[in-house]
Amino acid sequence: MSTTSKQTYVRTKPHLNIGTMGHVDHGKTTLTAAITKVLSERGTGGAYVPADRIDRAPEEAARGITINIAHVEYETDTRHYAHVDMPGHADFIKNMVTGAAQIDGAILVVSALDGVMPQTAEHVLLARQVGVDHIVVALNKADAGDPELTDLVELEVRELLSAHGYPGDTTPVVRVSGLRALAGDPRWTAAIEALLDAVDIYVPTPVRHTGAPFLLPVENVLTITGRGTVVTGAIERGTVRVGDRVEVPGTDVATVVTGVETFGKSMESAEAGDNVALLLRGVARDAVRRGHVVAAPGSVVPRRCFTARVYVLPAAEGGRRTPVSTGYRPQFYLRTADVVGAVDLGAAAVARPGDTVTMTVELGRAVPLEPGLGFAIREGGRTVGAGTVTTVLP
Ligand SMILES: Nc1nc2c(ncn2[C@@H]2O[C@H](COP(=O)(O)OP(=O)(O)OP(=O)(O)O)[C@@H](O)[C@H]2O)c(=O)[nH]1
Ligand SMILES: [Mg+2]
Repeated sequence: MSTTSKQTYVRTKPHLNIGTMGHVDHGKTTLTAAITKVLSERGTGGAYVPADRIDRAPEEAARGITINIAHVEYETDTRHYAHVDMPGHADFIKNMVTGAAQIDGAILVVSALDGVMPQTAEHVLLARQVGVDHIVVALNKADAGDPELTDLVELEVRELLSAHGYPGDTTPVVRVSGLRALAGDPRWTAAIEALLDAVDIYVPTPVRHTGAPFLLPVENVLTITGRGTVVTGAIERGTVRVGDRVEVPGTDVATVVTGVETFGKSMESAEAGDNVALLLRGVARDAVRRGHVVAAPGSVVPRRCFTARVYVLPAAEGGRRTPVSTGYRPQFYLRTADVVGAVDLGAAAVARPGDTVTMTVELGRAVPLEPGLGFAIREGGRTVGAGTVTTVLP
């Protein structure tokens, strides 16, 4: 949010959130920059964002805040995209498991020179766990790869996808060179266009819950000098417009939205799926944190206890080797919140890796809960379980 008057975002196309994933150095950021360059030159919408601004936007450095999720926007002929490029593996995991990224589809970047690497596999597994149903593959660095080796890498990626329950045989795999496309090489510019066509066609437009009461999981909070406190994130459901009353359940914040923006453009009305910044009237910077939600008044009550169905990941999927038992206290990632919780397995008392069990959880602090809410369980830096809330307890 800047202090000057600005452009307005006019919604003419469906909006989708997508993200790049893949092993370190396989070219995610270069590819992201190349996409913005090719599309800005095509003129459908969105500006070119160079790679060094994606990895670390200058305003983040200037404000001294940690924004570990970088969004860029662009438009194809049929869609408006917000594209998230996670700067590192740890940030990727955190944003994916907390649902902060809220992506509708992913571009899996695999270097044609190196093939499937450990983080390639880990990201595919995680995408499956958090419910990303559509993946398009960019076989990057195809400019430098031997075509026959690239064929082998393609087979390897298709197998990886199939092994994790994706349709590996029919997933679009496009050979690209982010680097050469950035240099304006027509062959590779065309390859970026082909990749975007694949995304347009293969990733369906999600159904948005625009009729439900407004809810925004808070991803970041920042202060704009002279204007006040701004919260950012992707709207989970409902719509919001300037003048709407909102609250932050679990705090005494009840206020009015005085500004709604997306990518620096003001919006009349934002809806489920949109990545927004909301300016909140008269709210102190430290009154709102990542993990809170901003919601329509009275629509959400934070709670500490719930029952859930939980899949305890086996070691082969990155999970534990040993069973968990009643009294286990891992971290629960619910929306953008990260909270410790105590597990009660009832009569079963233990759950082995690979089991799907019912458990009762008592969180260390209250967060908004509802049946159907998905969450991840993490311990010592890895995901050990994935679950869904079945009942919220009083
Ligand atoms: N030959 C070739 N090199 C590339 C291509 N794309 C990226 N590179 C190089 O690969 C290196 C890594 O590129 P990045 O875009 O930073 O990779 P990344 O996946 O974002 O890396 P992390 O964010 O650190 O995980 C850089 O030196 C790039 O110049 C490509 O299409 N062809
Ligand atoms: Mg990068």
